[in-house]
Amino acid sequence: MQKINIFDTTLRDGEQSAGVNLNLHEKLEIAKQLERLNVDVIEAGFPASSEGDFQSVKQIADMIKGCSVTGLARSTKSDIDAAWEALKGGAEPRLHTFIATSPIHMTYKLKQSPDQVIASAVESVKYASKFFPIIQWSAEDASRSDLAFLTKIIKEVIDAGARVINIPDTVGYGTPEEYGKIFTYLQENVPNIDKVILSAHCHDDLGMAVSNSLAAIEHGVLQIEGTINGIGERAGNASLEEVAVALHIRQDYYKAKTRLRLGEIKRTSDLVSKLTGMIIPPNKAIIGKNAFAHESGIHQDGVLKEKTTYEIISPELVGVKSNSMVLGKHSGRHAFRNRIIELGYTLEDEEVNRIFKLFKTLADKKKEITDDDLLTLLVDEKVTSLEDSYQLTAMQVQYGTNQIPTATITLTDRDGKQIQEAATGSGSVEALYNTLERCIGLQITLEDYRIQSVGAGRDALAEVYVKIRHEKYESSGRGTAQDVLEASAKAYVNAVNRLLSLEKNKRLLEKVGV
Ligand SMILES: CC(=O)SCCNC(=O)CCNC(=O)[C@H](O)C(C)(C)COP(=O)(O)OP(=O)(O)OC[C@H]1O[C@@H](n2cnc3c(N)ncnc32)[C@H](O)[C@@H]1OP(=O)(O)O
Ligand SMILES: CC(C)C(=O)C(=O)O
Ligand SMILES: [Mg+2]
Repeated sequence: MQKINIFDTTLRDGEQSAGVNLNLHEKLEIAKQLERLNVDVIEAGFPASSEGDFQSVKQIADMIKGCSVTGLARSTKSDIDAAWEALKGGAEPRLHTFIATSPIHMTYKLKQSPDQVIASAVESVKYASKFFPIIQWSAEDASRSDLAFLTKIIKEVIDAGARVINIPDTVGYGTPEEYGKIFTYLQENVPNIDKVILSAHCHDDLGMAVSNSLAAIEHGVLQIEGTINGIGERAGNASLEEVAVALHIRQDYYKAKTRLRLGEIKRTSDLVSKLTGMIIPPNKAIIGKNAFAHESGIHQDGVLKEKTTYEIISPELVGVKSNSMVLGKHSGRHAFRNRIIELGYTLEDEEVNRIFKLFKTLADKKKEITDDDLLTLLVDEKVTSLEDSYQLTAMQVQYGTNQIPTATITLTDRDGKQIQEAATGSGSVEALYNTLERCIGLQITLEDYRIQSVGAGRDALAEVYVKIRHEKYESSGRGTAQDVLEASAKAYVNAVNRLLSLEKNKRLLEKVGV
């Protein structure tokens, strides 16, 4: 069996998904879960791109010991310096540097000749080798590059010290056969290619990211890059869970395997979905709600007689539990703590007590507390907690068939000052958001609003995601509650707090006076 390395870029390319904006706590929590999943490399961010990215890459590199942590850098000394500062405390500092090699990108974006691009790539790899033990070099837009040029530049960067060569299908243009053949060509034509590991990085613009990645493996690639749930720039990246499970289920065909703990897939996917607000379509392979649901009579009959008639993957393989223990209002701290540990969290005693109280309050209102509910409580209380500028203290909404909906809200700011306002709207949610806008004193546009239930049942928690904008500043937020209006208000306040917590938005804090 050939071992395939998994390079996870959920926190870098995944975070490039439109509307996704993770804070430091959220990135740390995802990184810990990726370590549990046992990926080989975590690309934690792009250190030179912002102070926030620098800090999160640094903290992740300092914290994660079970796998390698890397960060992205352009072909510039300043990007490489920033990456080294962020990564040097890690167990195995690794740089990921890139430059575009396609005629379109070189001419119009970089405005550099092919020779200048080679010189820049070689200089950056040589410079980085002074610091980094492992350097990965990527030819951005490789699949639309001239193969003779690609051969030439790859030979040079390997001579300069690169140890992993990545051939991205940056715009998701390649087809499996075509993309695979690039790797065969490079293996046959780059004289020093045996010194490096070849890597594939595919985007899903034509829906072929996973097929292209698997084709790359058939053509000798030993590292696959992708994201959890396939999130990422535009249509996203290759879904790592799909690649890993395809290799596992079709070992007979691919004769390759990863070291991922497949049983951690569901948990990782849920965490990433919750924190990014990127909802998983029910029919998504491996992790969608319907991935293991058999609906039609003939299929159900077959599965009842023999599961393998219609089930090629067992839900347990990827951590989907059919009848996980349900907690309720009579459960005690031991069962509660146990379940939390099983969900992969370690909490201090003080945190267990705080979240246990919230669990009991919820259990008073809701018959059964499922893993989804617990994960929601944990994420709300442990992961997304910020230096909040505003807390939602009280809210009231009046709605009647022939009445104008009216909301009254009390917010408490950082200094403990209470702000109370009321406003109307054409619906209850609009009334709430008009009122919150008044309380905060910023003109805010609501760009997206989505609601879903956490699990099933009439008493299920409601989970709301919003995307807001004030002038050029944008942010997203998430709120959960049993009442849909309370969840709506919480999501909005969370988005405002996230907007105000970003270093680059300091000016806004002064504007609102908190
Ligand atoms: C395929 C990918 O996913 S690549 C990664 C993409 N990710 C991101 O861009 C997210 C983070 N990016 C950012 O925060 C910003 O773009 C920054 C901080 C990196 C740069 O910001 P700015 O300095 O304002 O530049 P801006 O983004 O407008 O333009 C990019 C510049 O980098 C240059 N550039 C692009 N790729 C490279 C490269 N690999 N090596 C050197 N220069 C490059 C562009 O030609 C352009 O240069 P120019 O200003 O001389 O025209
Ligand atoms: C930075 C590179 C590897 C990238 O994300 C791409 O080309 O898609
Ligand atoms: Mg990419």
